[in-house]
This record gives sequence, C-alpha cells and structure tokens, in this order.
Amino acid sequence: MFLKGGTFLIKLEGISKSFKVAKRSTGLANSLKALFYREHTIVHALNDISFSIEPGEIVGYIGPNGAGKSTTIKVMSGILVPDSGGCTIMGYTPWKERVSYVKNIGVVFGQRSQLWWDVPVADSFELLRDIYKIPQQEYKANVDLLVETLELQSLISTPVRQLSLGQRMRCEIAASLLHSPSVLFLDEPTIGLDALSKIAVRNFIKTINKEKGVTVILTTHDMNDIEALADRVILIGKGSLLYNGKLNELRKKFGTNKMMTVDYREASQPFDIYGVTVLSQTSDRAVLSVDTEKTMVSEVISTLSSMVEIVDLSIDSQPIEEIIIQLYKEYQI
Ligand SMILES: Nc1ncnc2c1ncn2[C@@H]1O[C@H](COP(=O)(O)OP(=O)(O)OP(=O)(O)O)[C@@H](O)[C@H]1O
Repeated sequence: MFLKGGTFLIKLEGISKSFKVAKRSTGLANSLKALFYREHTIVHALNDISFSIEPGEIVGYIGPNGAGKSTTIKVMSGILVPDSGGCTIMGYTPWKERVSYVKNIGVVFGQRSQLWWDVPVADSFELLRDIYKIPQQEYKANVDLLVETLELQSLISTPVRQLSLGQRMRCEIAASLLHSPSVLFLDEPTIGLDALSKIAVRNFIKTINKEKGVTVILTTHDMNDIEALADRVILIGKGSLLYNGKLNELRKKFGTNKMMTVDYREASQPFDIYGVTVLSQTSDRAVLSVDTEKTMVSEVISTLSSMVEIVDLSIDSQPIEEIIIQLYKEYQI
C-alpha cells in the first residue's frame, strides 16, 4: 500500500540555513531606539549538511537542543528553503515541487498538530483525504488498517482537543500515513508519552517500515527510541554533522566503558582501582564504570576479589544514552 514502486533515495548535499534574528532590547531607552533601528544577529542553524538515506532505512537524527534537527526536517519536507546546498528526495527538490512532492511524504511534528482541534478525528481524516485527493478505495483501506493497528476505534469520533497527548499522537501518526507516503519524517513523535504509549508508537513505526517499506527519519531525545528503531544514527551539533553510521559502530567506537554491578559481603574502604570510576558504593553493593582502554574487566574482578568477598557480579555494556552524553561532551556541543 505505501511503497509506490521503484526505488528512491534521500540526498542532502551541503545544506546550509541561517536565520536573521532581531536582538531583543531591554530598558525603555533601548526599546524606543529599537522602534527605529533594529539590530540583528545571524543564527547558523545548519552548516554544510550532507548525507544520504537508502530506501527502507530507519535513521535516527539526533543532537542536543538547538542542534538543527527540526530545521533539517523542515528543509526535507519543503517547509523551509535552505540558503545553499541541494536536497533531492525521490527525485524531487522538496521546496520547489511542493504540491506533488508532499503526496509522497508524511510528516509528524510532536510539538504541533496537523489535525483540526475542534472537530472529530474522523472529520480531520476526511479533510486530509480531500487535500491529498486520495482515491476512496485507498483511503478506506488505509483508514481501516491504521484504526486497527493504532487502536483508534474509540478515538475516531472524539474532537482532537479532548484527546490525551498519547491518544492524539497516535491519531497524528495515522493522519500522516493516510495518503500512503513512502517517506515518513517524525520529529519527536514520543515526546511526553507514557512508557506504554511510547512502546505502541515504536512498534507501529517498526511495522510500517517492515511491512510497507516506509523509510523513516526520526528525531528524538529518547535514546530508547533510537535503540528500538534506528539502524543508523546521524548526529548533529551546532548545525554541523558529527557522526553518521551504524548504531553498533557508534557503540564499538565510543562505548569502551563497561558497567559492573558488584554485590559483596561487606566493604569497609572505598574502591580505588585504576581505570575504574565508582558510580555508587554502599556497604554491600557498588556500581562501577570500567574503562576497557585502561584496564581489563578480568583484572578489575581479580582486584575486587582481593578486597571483598564477592556474592554476585554483572557486567553490562555502557547504555547508549551515556555514550551520547559522552559524545556531546567530547564534541563540546
Ligand atoms: N524560525 C526561526 N527563526 C530564528 N531562529 C530559528 C528558527 N528556527 C530555528 N532557529 C534556530 O536555529 C537553531 C536550530 O534550531 P532547531 O529547531 O532546528 O533545533 P533542534 O535540533 O530541532 O532543537 P530541539 O531539540 O530543541 O527541538 C536554534 O538555534 C534555533 O534557535
């Protein structure tokens, strides 16, 4: 239903985008001066961003606040025109051929609604059917499938303003897929959702990607979203691309620490072991971060054994969340 035959590719080449922002004045004198003369600063939201995405990929587009993620999504969905650089998505230049282009993409901005606030969800869907000129048969099949898989049965006749955030988000995602797009841009689709709703949204994204071949570009601050969904991550900071690669490679390259949780009979002194950071320590349990570039896990275990009577021990990889925080620190973003 969703894949329109043939292959497509997303390609951004040297995209830059700046915003001219008026400086805010404080004080009466400055405010009066600002009526006649406004000072401006330039915000460089995107600097020379290039990447490409193959059909069927789920790509996590990540970075701290203000990094330029939403700006990139807006450029890719044709809402913003970049200052320079090229962008080709399924053969279209998004901001040039908007009317025909948007029939091929779905966009969800977690912070903004594309549904009409005061009318039932079903009416919004009908309006979207008219806007996108979706053939009746295709529309019905899509609505039936989306209502079933996103469990919208009890929501569809409710006005949007009466829905909870999680309920509305499920309807937003359905709305973005009514016209069978091949590419889906999701800008923080799980923001503010409870754990159960997050899982429902993640599962649905996985399903449309696997079963319908929809290519998904996802921005999120939730690393669990990334771990659950993304094959590849693109990391940006201060408008520049910093990493573009498989999640596994990111983990291999930067996730050199292991988390060790040790239970023991009793420890009287704090652990001071080379290459080990003590994250927490009580009289019977410690959580340690082992830098495997400085020491081996086996060495740490043997040192610990000489210090305490170990009862239990578990070793985990460094959570992706921490790797990302470490990267933000390394890149000073
Ligand atoms: N319309 C605009 N006018 C002026 N500045 C803007 C505009 N849109 C974005 N910016 C600026 O561009 C930079 C990138 O913003 P963007 O919204 O793309 O970041 P983001 O990575 O999506 O951040 P967040 O995670 O906080 O949503 C920021 O410094 C922001 O203030």
